[in-house]
Amino acid sequence: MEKTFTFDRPDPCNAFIKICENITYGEGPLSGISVGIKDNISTSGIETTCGSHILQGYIPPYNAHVVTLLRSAGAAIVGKTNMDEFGMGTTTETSSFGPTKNPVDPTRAPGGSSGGSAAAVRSGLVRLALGTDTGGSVRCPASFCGIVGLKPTYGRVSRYGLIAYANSMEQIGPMAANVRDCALLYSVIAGYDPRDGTSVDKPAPAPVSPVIAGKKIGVPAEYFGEGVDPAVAETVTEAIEKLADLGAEIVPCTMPSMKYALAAYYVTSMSEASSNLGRYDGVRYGMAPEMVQPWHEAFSAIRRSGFGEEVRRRILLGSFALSAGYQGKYYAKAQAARQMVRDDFARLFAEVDIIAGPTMPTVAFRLGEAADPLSMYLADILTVPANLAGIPAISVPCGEAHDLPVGLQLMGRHFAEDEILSAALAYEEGSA
Ligand SMILES: NC(=O)C[C@H](N)C(=O)O
Repeated sequence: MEKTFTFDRPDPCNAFIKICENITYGEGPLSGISVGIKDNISTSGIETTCGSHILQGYIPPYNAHVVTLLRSAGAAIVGKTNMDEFGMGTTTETSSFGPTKNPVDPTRAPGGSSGGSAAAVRSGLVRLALGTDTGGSVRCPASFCGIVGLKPTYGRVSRYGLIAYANSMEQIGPMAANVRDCALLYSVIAGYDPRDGTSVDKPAPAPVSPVIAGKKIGVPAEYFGEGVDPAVAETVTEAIEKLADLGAEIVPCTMPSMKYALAAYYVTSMSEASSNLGRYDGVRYGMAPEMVQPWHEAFSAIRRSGFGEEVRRRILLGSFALSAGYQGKYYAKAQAARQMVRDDFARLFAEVDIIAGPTMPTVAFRLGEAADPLSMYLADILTVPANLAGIPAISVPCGEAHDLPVGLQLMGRHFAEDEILSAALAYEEGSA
C-alpha cells in the first residue's frame, strides 16, 4: 500500500531545485525514509534540469535505474537537489538556480557539485541523498558539510538515466549523516544493470560492521603536500593516528603521478563534456529556438543563452583538446597520465589495503571566493585520482579546522566498498 505525505519544511539554504508536492512511498528496506536526488538523475514525471537553464521544463519520461531501485525499496523521494550546472564546479555556485548555502555556516559554499544533496542531509531536510561524483562531487560537499559521502567503484552503480557529463569517470554515490546510513543507501543502489554497458556483475554488498584492526593503511606524502591547508593536514593526521590506535598499521608512501592527475582529469572531463553536451541544441533537448535564422546561428544562440559561463568554457576547451592536430598533444597525453595514476594505485594496493588522506585541501570556501576557475579546479587535486583510476573512495567527517568540518578520505581497491565502509565505520564509532 502506497502512503502519501506533503513536505512543508522551509529550505533556507536552497538545497532543493524542486520539492515534490505529493510524496509517496511504499514498503521495503527504505520505507518512508526521505531521500533527495541530485538533479542530473532522471526522475519520471519530475522536472530534471542538471542545474541548467537549458533543461528548464524538461520532464524525463523514465526513471534512472537507481530511482527505480529506490522506489522499490520504499523510499520517499522528496525532490531534486541543487548542483553545479551539469556537475561542473566545486561550490554549487555555477547552478542556474542560485547557489546553495552551507548549513554549517551560511556564508560558506557547501562544496560541489552535489552541494544541494549535502546541504539537504546536513540541515536534516532528508535522511539520505544521492549525488554523483566525476572528480569529487560527492566527497567534496560531504567534506565541506560534515557528512559522509561514498563514490563507488566505476561500474558498481548503474548510470542508466544519469545525464552524462564525463562518462568514463562519473558514478552515482550515497550521502548521509553517518556511515551506517550511507552503507544502507549504497546497498540499495549497487548492482548489475544490463542497460548500462559499463555495469559490472558482482555479488550484493555485504552488511558493514566496524573493521580496521590489522588493516594496512597507506598515507601518500603528496596528500599532505603543497596547497593543503596545514590546519586541515593536522586534523587529518590526528584522524589517521586514531586509526592506528584502533589497530591499523600506517604505511607512509608516495604517489608520484599526483602531479599529473589534475591536468589528466580536466582534459579528459572537458573532452567528454564537449561531446556529451552537443545534444542540447534546442531541437533534441533544450529550449526551442526561433528557427528564423540559419540553423547554425539558431543553435549557437540557444547554446549561448542556455548554458552558463563555466559550461561554455568547458565545451570550448574540450572541443579544442579534441580538435584535429591537437589530440595527440592534449587528449592522448591525458590518457597516458591517467594510466600512470592507475599504475601508482595498483603498485600501492599490492602492499596496503586502504589509502588515506584529506578529502579536500581546505575547508569550505566563502560564497564567491572561488570565482576564478583555476583556483576552483585546484581544489579537486585530492579527489580526482580515485575517479581517474575508477576505485571507490569515501569521505567521513573527522573533526574541524578553522571551526569548519574536515573530511578524512579512505580509498580502496576496485569493488572494495565494503572494506572502506567498514574502516570508516570503525573510525566513526571508535571501535575496531
Ligand atoms: N563533477 C565533479 O565531480 C566536480 C569537479 N569539480 C568538476 O567540476 O568536474
